[in-house]
Amino acid sequence: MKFTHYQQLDRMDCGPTCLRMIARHYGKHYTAQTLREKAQISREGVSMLGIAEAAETLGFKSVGVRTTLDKLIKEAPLPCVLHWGQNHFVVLYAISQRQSAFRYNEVSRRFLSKIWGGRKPTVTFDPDDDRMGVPNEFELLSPNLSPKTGNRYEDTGHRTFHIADPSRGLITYTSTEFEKRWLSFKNNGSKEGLALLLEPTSRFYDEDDEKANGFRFGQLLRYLWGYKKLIGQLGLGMLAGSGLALLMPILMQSVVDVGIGSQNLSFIYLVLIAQMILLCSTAAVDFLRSWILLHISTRLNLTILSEFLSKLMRLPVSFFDVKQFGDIMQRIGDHRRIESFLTGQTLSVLFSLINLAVFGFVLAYYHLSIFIVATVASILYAAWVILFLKQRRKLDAKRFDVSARNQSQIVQLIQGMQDIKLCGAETPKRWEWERTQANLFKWSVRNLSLSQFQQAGALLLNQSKNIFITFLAARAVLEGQLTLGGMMSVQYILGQFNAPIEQLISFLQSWQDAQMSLERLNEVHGMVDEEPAHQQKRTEWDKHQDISLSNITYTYPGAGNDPVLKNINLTIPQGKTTAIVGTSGSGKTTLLKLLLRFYDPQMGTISLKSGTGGMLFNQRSLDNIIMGSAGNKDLDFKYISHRSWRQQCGVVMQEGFIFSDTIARNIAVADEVIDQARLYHAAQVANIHEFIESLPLGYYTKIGAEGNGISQGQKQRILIARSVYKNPQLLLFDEATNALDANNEAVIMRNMEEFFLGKTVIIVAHRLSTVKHADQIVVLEKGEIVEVGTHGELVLTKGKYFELVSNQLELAV
Ligand SMILES: Nc1ncnc2c1ncn2[C@@H]1O[C@H](COP(=O)(O)OP(=O)(O)OP(=O)(O)O)[C@@H](O)[C@H]1O
Repeated sequence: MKFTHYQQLDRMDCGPTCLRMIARHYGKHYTAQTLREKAQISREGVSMLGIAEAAETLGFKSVGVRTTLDKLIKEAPLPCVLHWGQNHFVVLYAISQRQSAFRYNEVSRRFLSKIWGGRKPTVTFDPDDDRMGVPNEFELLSPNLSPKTGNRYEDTGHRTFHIADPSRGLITYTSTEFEKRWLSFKNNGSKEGLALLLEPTSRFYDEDDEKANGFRFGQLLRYLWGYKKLIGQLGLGMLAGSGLALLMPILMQSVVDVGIGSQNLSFIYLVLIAQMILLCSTAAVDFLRSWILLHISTRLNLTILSEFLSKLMRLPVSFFDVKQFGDIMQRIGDHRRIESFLTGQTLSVLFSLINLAVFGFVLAYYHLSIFIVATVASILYAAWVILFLKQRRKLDAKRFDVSARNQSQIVQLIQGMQDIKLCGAETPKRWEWERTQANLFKWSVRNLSLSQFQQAGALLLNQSKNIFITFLAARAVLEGQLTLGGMMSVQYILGQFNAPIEQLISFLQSWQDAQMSLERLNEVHGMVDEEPAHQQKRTEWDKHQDISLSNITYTYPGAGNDPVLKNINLTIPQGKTTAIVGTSGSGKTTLLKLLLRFYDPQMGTISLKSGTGGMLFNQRSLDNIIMGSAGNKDLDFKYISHRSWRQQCGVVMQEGFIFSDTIARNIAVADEVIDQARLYHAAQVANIHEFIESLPLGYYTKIGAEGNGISQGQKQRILIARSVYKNPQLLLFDEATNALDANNEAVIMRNMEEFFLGKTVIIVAHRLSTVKHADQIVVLEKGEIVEVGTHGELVLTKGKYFELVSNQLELAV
């Protein structure tokens, strides 16, 4: 049985893809995304533990082992997952061995049944009976056969290891190559490697799998359907073009046969004029065709790209946590391919088919055997090209992988230039980049040599066909079956015949490219939105309610990760200021991110407390739908629209982003028309108005990546101004003032006092001056709340807060 190989869709996808292949091998289909989620993929990929956990949820029994090669060969049930080259996962699905004797197994049984015409052998074969010899037969140890039943490995060293590499395809390795890649540990002098052994349990077969997420051509046609009128016009143009092309050989023949034959120069003039008119008409039709195609393709490109971008924007933040920048950029490149397939290929292939039929018909009319030769040669030509498609697919996937890495690296090099210089790491970083370039070059060369080989073969086939047909035509002229003009027409038709075939073939290649691109895009389009359209969520609620966190536990995706927040129970009173303090890494930012609904806690609920505010009248009916009550319960966060919730939050995060735009646009990010009074007020509260006014272009000075540089403190003040401009009910500040001098901070805190009135404020800070006036201070330690109280209360308790304050928060101030 052939082992099904799946290509990994992203650079970090090898683990889930291995599992996908193994599940497929046992007859179940799962999408890459499902397995990624189950394996808790993070930006660094998955661990073996992650794959094991995902496998267990699918119904496999899994054991991770560190073992020697000998033990792997003797005892491992295949297929199994191997840790490869220290940074990759592959599937070992079979081990084959050069045999000196014939053994009865799946392969031999099929071999025998072929010999006996499918009849069952009447002789019983003993697996250990070596008498019936088929020398040098490669025995493939079927993965379904237990290694203990009849397969012997120990006698020779000529083993071949069959590996399904998610990034490269099905590959075979010799023992030496295999050992080099797999064995990575030393234990008591013997070398060991890591393997994950998997065996399906009955639960695996009981679980429902997912439908194959294959190529959906209809999905592509849906894009074209919007342009049906233009495509109709295009079709008419194509028909007209084919009709005109049909006239050309007839005219050519009449020049020779009638014009030259009867020595009638005026007739030749006439025909040449007709040919000129024909040429002009064909050029005009071609021009119109290209124009319509261009028109459709630009619009189509915009449609599919904007659909992708809006899908990206609907995805949860956690998606961007695990996706590499390069992978996303590459997917944008994928759209170009789909667009070029749809416009450049699908439509012109229609044209080619019409032309092929027309010219085929005319050729058959002129000379049947020439037509048959041309057809057979064309089929051979097409078969030759198709032969290379699989190899092309592999190369393409590899190139995607390397160019995604290249993209990420370039962005990192540019963004991290300062630190590269500070660390004096210019040379190693350049070498790293050059290695990727060399790799990219290697794959491009392989791709090029493959297409050169393919083209050379195609050219040979084509030219041989032309020579043979010239011979046939010449003979037909000599034998009087064809006129000289007829021969010239045949030559002309042959020239025209090739173009549609080439187009058909490039359609196949482009179909293949589009198929792969679509698979990668489908994957993004198939992900669940942060707010699925079918789920009714509240967009309005009473803004004056306490926020309650009960039993919140959160763990970042990634197998083996410990919870970052454990059993958090907390009430954040509305209209008051809550400060969160704690040592670095204690989970403060994560708590804010949960409140901002970037992630959903695995356990516990965050809700708005009922009774702490009035219910809006127009929301009552929706409450009844959602909560099945008169709205008298706490409002769980999961019933609130993510987007609407964030609209109510003013946030300054540690890694807040400054867009490459004017200062005004950076403060009023979401407003199309900026409210000047609010803008000035926000800048004044953030104590940055004077600085902005001192700039020659004031609020219209460009900052960010493509504009003026600003200091860290100025950046923080602009971010604060952004949240003040928004004027929300809930404010969340994560180390919002840590880059500011004490003077500036004091001014801002004073300005903020008035702004904070009646608003719920959550401040994460290390500085005492920022937190000491808070109504409630929460102390986090290793993801748990250890103390809650006011500054005075907590100092008196002399607990963790006191310790923090004495060590970090400048108690002396
Ligand atoms: N995206 C992520 N994926 C995995 N782990 C993460 C991620 N972000 C944070 N962590 C981990 O979660 C823990 C808590 O991080 P968090 O940023 O919440 O701490 P913090 O208290 O805000 O720290 P600091 O005061 O230094 O900002 C850390 O151990 C960190 O390594």
